[in-house]
Amino acid sequence: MSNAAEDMMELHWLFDMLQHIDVGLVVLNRNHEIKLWNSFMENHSGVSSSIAKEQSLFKVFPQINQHWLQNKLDNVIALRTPIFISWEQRPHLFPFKGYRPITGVAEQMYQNVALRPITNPDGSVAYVCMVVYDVTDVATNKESLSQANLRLDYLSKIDPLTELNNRGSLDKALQVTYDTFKLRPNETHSLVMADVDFFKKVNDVYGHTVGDLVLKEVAQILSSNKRKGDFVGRYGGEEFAILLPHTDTASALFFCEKIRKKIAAAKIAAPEGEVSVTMSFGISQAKSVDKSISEWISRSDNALYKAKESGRNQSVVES
Ligand SMILES: Nc1nc2c(ncn2[C@@H]2O[C@H](COP(=O)(O)OP(=O)(O)OP(=O)(O)O)[C@@H](O)[C@H]2O)c(=O)[nH]1
Repeated sequence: MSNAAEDMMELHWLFDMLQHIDVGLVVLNRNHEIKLWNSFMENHSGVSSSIAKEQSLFKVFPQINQHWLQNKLDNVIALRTPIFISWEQRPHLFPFKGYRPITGVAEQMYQNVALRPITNPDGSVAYVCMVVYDVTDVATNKESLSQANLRLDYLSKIDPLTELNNRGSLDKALQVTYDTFKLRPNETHSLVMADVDFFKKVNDVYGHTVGDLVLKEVAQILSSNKRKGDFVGRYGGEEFAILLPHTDTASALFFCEKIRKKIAAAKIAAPEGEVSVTMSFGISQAKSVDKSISEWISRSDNALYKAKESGRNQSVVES
């Protein structure tokens, strides 16, 4: 075979491979008319090469933001440098279906697209080659990983039974408020420790499942009555903590009494019938003399103890 014939054969092979490679290849001229449309593009768009050729890309795909892409194509030709469009910047350029035979999770194909100038032998550039990569697997894996991380982050902060903030989140919120108070000691912040009265009896009489139901209902009343900026958490067992930033003890008392009455009035539906409980509240304000957060917590705990000692179902402020 002559050299020329061998070259022709090689060219034929190369063209055949590019036609069937699992990457989209499109060549556009300066007027954005399609000059090459490989079988990847045919298969995913449903538009055959004979129909696509010589048509404006924007006519074949009116969904593409013409102003945005035209600008990029013109820059590739004018500056003779490639431009990359990542799926993170724009999930797809061509509206192709995401074909996932096993997982079937993606509705649309995620794409990375490279726009490359095609240089003529004389050095001029009159065409742009678009290379379209299907990155649906990478993108969906990354997205589900970040969803999972968000979920893990949520679970690490939340008490699973009541869905209130857990002890760890509560400690962090307390620390933030306490640090702010140390910087600005004239501000007033209140901390409430609240505890369900005779909760052991609820468990003993109705069982732990009903006990759990009661805790959930109490948590719901606490969280649905808080204001934006207040922080409600499960401190442990049947004890809850409510942090009320920028609130003095008089306002905190008003807030606790409102919730206390709502809890006492609530009829919690259980398989054995309706269950009612009461709750006691201990309130104290952050003080400059406090050497640590524990001293503040202790004062609220003391107030709670007094509320229990004085007959329960009441709110007490620690002076
Ligand atoms: N169902 C259920 N019970 C819990 C949970 N956490 C703690 N408890 C129970 O809560 C009860 C708390 O009882 P005590 O500390 O004696 O207090 P009390 O019966 O509420 O009495 P006073 O606080 O003095 O009014 C115990 O029986 C614990 O087992 C929980 O997540 N679910």
